[in-house]
Amino acid sequence: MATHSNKPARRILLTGKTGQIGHELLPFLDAFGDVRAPDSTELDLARPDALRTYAMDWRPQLIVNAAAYTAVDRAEEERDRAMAVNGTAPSVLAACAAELGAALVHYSTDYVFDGAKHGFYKESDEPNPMNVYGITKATGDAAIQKAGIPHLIFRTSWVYGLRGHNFLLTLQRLAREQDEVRVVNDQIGSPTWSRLVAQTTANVLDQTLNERQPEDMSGIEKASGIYNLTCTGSTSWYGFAQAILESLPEDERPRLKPIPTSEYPTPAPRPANSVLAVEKLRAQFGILLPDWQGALTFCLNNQTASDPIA
Ligand SMILES: NC(=O)C1=CN([C@@H]2O[C@H](COP(=O)(O)OP(=O)(O)OC[C@H]3O[C@@H](n4cnc5c(N)ncnc54)[C@H](OP(=O)(O)O)[C@@H]3O)[C@@H](O)[C@H]2O)C=CC1
Ligand SMILES: Cc1cn([C@H]2C[C@H](O)[C@@H](COP(=O)(O)OP(=O)(O)O[C@H]3O[C@@H](C)C(=O)[C@@H](O)[C@H]3O)O2)c(=O)[nH]c1=O
Ligand SMILES: [Mg+2]
Repeated sequence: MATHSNKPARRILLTGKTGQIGHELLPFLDAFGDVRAPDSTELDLARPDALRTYAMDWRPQLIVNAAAYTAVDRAEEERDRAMAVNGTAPSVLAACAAELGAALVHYSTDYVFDGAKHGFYKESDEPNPMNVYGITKATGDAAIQKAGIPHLIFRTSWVYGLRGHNFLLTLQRLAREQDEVRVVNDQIGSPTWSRLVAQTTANVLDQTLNERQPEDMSGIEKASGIYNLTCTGSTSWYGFAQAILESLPEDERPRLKPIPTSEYPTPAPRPANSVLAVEKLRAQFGILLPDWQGALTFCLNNQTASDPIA
């Protein structure tokens, strides 16, 4: 039986499909066209030539780069690899987009900031990263911004979900392994559920892409720039841990102890305050994400006994 698809004839390249955000993006992007989503074994973003060849062969009209080197502490010793994936690969993708007339969707991080600001960071605030991960991410952002291509850079923070490496799954594991968990209470940010990042990306694409003309990227061209994209409200990692542990049955909760950063030394320093202002996303696209507690509850309601354990 012949089936008819309403799918637009738009070619899309998605990187990072096994990651927290990429995994959530895949079903949404499917509605916007034909998605090719190579994993890291099929396409290593640390190899610029292979990346270029792959992109120029598929000739996407839309590139969504959800891949990144996200191991914040390991990046301190693996600077070259982190820079290849987070700094160079986005510039290669931007150059391909320029040649193809394609648009590029990319993700940035609160860790591009030094955390010294009192109050919310805006999209117009200058990055001043304090660790290698942040330096490499700021490099990628800058390369895309100066490429002169239609682009959307969604800057998010403290991303968690039910798969991959994230603070939610780490805390759930520590709760099973330890009687006491110590967590820093002097780094403030906004925990953000990966699915909301994907859903918001799709919402913005829906508002900017041309339904009838797959190659028309003028909507993204007009809207080009950085958009902060986080849940609203803020907390410390300790506050986030508290909310995570409260969702466990009482007899499965470890003791939770607030500590200063000085008592939890890590190879990479992290910003003390990285709360992002989300007014621009609301003003431009009418999108406001839920507060972080509400989003966490939604996410945990999706968790069943069959979910992978961190
Ligand atoms: N996690 C967070 O808290 C935050 C993330 N972000 C940004 O959001 C984006 C998505 O992050 P998130 O989903 O958490 O990332 P994850 O760490 O969950 O996933 C990263 C993805 O990138 C892929 N990848 C890594 N290295 C390579 C490579 N050399 N070649 C090809 N693919 C590679 C991984 O594949 P594989 O597993 O096979 O290596 C994986 O699919 C990134 O830009 C990140 O900087 C921004 C703020 C917060
Ligand atoms: C697991 C754990 C962490 N911590 C501290 C260490 C650190 O200062 C802070 C956060 O620790 P993590 O290593 O889990 O999170 P981290 O890797 O720093 O998370 C970051 O990832 C990158 C990719 C981003 O872009 C950021 O937005 C942010 O989400 O909490 C504790 O105090 N106690 C603990 O038990
Ligand atoms: Mg980490």
